[in-house]
Amino acid sequence: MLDATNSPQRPAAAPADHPKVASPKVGVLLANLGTPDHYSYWPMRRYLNEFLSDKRVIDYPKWKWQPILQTIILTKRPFASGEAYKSIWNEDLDESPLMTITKRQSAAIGEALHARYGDEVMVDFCMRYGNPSTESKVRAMAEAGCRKILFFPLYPHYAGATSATANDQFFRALMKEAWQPTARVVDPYFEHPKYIEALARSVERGYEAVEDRPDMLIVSYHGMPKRYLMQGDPYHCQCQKTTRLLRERLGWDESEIRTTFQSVFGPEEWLKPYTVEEVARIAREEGKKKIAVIAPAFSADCIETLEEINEEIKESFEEAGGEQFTYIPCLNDDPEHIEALTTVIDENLGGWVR
Ligand SMILES: C=CC1=C(C)c2cc3[nH]c(cc4nc(cc5[nH]c(cc1n2)c(C)c5CCC(=O)O)C(CCC(=O)O)=C4C)c(C)c3C=C
Ligand SMILES: [Fe+2]
Ligand SMILES: [Fe+2]
Repeated sequence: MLDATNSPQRPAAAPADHPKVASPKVGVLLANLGTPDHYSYWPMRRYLNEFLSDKRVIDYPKWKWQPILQTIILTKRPFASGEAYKSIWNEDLDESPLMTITKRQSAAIGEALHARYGDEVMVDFCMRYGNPSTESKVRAMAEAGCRKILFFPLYPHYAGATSATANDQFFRALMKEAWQPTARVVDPYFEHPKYIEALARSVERGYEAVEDRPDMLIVSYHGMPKRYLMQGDPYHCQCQKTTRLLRERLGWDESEIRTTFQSVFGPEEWLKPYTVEEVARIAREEGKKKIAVIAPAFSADCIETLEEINEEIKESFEEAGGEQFTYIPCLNDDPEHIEALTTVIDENLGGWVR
């Protein structure tokens, strides 16, 4: 057997009939949700089918859910969602913003870690649904010699529908490896001081850029069925904590900031208050005509922020009499965000790198 460890007795060359063994590295595999390859019907349908067939996302029994999904939802939603994606599509690169931003984050984190560890660490990204698949990237890392992989779902808050299903897919990919790399998974980072600091700085920048100070900051998180919270999913509580830490860091009164949940899907009750209703109520009943909105559950701008918040939710606010709507972008590849994510990675690499 060829010695692929750091042993000083490594043989000079492998015998001719021995498989090639790369020198050992540590892989850092970033993971985001995934996004359609295009906004036209079939790519949209393929993406939504994979996503909405995931039991971690929609937990109804298969016999009950699949007929509804295949006949009703997947005949209509690919058109409606396709239109929404079209309105935000990165036409230059022919990809969705989530893809463009994730690539930039991966490149920036790769550069930062290369400066610290050289070729010992390799950084790449994958998606839970669609391309590039988790399996293809685990394979590529193993082939490049990654004997250890740190898997990092790019969600600050744990949710079964996001972090857990990304991890499931990672473990499924590892099941297929002949020589399985040692694996670690990064913890949620919703309360990490550097993440909170990066969020606070983005709010301060957002407030400095507008002429009139907003009356309130709406902190809008992606929602989930309330039932998932009752079944023990900690997502709701972690979101509430992020808002509290952000408010404390900003030194604001509770009246200046409010937590809401967006993107309701289907007839069930989701986490409340719903952003789209709350912004209208605030304008109408509380007389707050100037608001800013931030979406800390998303590490990158995507359909849910660029289209839902900055188009639908903005419209709801303005129709209710709102006058100034400021969307504060996600942290994306902001240097403070890259620094926060790199710190989280470093903390999780303990003992794996020199
Ligand atoms: C139907 C159930 C859904 C749950 C539960 C859910 C949770 C959840 N999602 C995110 C992050 C993202 N979701 C995105 C898109 C998206 N989400 C759902 C449904 C649920 N999400 C759908 C159907 C879609 C697709 C768009 C649409 O048709 O409306 C995205 C954006 C992807 C992109 O390409 O831009 C992200 C990111 C979180 C954090 C979360 C946590 C509870
Ligand atoms: Fe979602
Ligand atoms: Fe809670």
